[in-house]
Amino acid sequence: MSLDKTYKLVPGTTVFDAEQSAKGYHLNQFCMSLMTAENRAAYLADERAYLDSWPLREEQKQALLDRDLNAAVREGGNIYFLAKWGATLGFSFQQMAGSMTGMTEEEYRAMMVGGGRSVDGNRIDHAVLEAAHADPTPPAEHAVITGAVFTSHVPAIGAAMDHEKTEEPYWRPVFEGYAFSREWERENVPDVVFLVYNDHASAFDLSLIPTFVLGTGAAFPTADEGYGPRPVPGVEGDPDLAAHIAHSLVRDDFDLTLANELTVDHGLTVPLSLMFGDVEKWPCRVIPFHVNVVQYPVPSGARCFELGRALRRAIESYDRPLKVQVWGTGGMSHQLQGPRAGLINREWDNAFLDRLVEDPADLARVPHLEYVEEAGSEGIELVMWLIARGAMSDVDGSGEVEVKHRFYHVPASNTAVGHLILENHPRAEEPAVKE
Ligand SMILES: O=C(O)c1ccc(O)c(O)c1
Repeated sequence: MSLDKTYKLVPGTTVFDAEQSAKGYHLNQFCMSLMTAENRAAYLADERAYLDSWPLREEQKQALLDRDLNAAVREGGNIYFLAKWGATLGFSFQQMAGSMTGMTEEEYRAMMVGGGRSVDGNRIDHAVLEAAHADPTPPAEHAVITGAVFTSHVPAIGAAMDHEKTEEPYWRPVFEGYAFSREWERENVPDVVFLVYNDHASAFDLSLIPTFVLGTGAAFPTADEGYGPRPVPGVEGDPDLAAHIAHSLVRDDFDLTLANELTVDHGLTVPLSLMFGDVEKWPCRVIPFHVNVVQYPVPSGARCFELGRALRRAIESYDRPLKVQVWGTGGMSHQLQGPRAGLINREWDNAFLDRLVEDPADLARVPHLEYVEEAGSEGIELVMWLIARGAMSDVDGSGEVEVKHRFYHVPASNTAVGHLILENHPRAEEPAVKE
């Protein structure tokens, strides 16, 4: 067992983590369906038929038909979701909890009235815990970050590709700036891209404004942004690596929102099109990572940079030999609103690129106000580049980065296009470890 999952040693207890959540996804969603009177009536009319209409494993259906909550929990059920099922059948929380203990309802109730179950005799076997700490076997192999890609994600670039305008004089210089990048990607195909972007009021409206969202699902359909979904391949996720990253980042105090279902807009699909071209299928899995830069307060550059550092520890502690690229997207200078719309600041943008390469820790100290004043209201997207930069091994002195490509062009629609590829060359074979 990995040392950070020692909660598995607590006897008689199943901690509901990402692993359990993935196992019980449909079971728990089935439970949620019982939150309407109509669905409860349908369930009670024919339990088997209702269960058969859900993509559940037979073990999950049988657990419910047998009223075996231990089996349901083992199968990934979470008690707060199962409570909806219990309420449908008329069970209280006390009846449900008691049913898992091997006691009769009366015995369990009496135990609770008598002060509840004692923790004595119900603790972890500390000899096993100490043995786990004494021998923290490092994984024989681990994922590596091979590089970082930084690029603007202007929707008009996607439209130019989708409508075959890339050879037009307006667009040709933009796409020429990515010719090297496509070749580089062909020679350095990653297994997974961890793609930092912002959703633009597509998946998230004002009913939910999470700061950081990690896509933990298996697939991410293309969003319809008002002109129909872009005709690009769907995005395949990596739920297992994403769950590992979630676990590691939350343990490093980055309180994420996890999305098992998420549509992805131009912020994510345009960088994929730019880097991989017009393809039938993206050549790798993609883990989307959304950062709120739409409604203030938005995270600082410093917070994004620290998140990138934690992301490297997360990726490099994953025990599979995957090649992972981290992409930071959005920017460069642009302002899409108000009398100052059309603002472009070549000097500031190019200084940003210089500092991103040479001294990212110093660049991370730049306050929001400077981004907005110098790079325009939407130029704030550039804080996301600091996540990808923070994930490079030179940041903590354990490796070096090599600039493979740099490109800058004005304009693409209202925006300055900036692009950088950094290869990551960690010195040691050892993965980054927690400080
Ligand atoms: O320049 C533009 O047209 C434009 C529009 C929307 C965006 O999200 C963006 O980054 C640029």
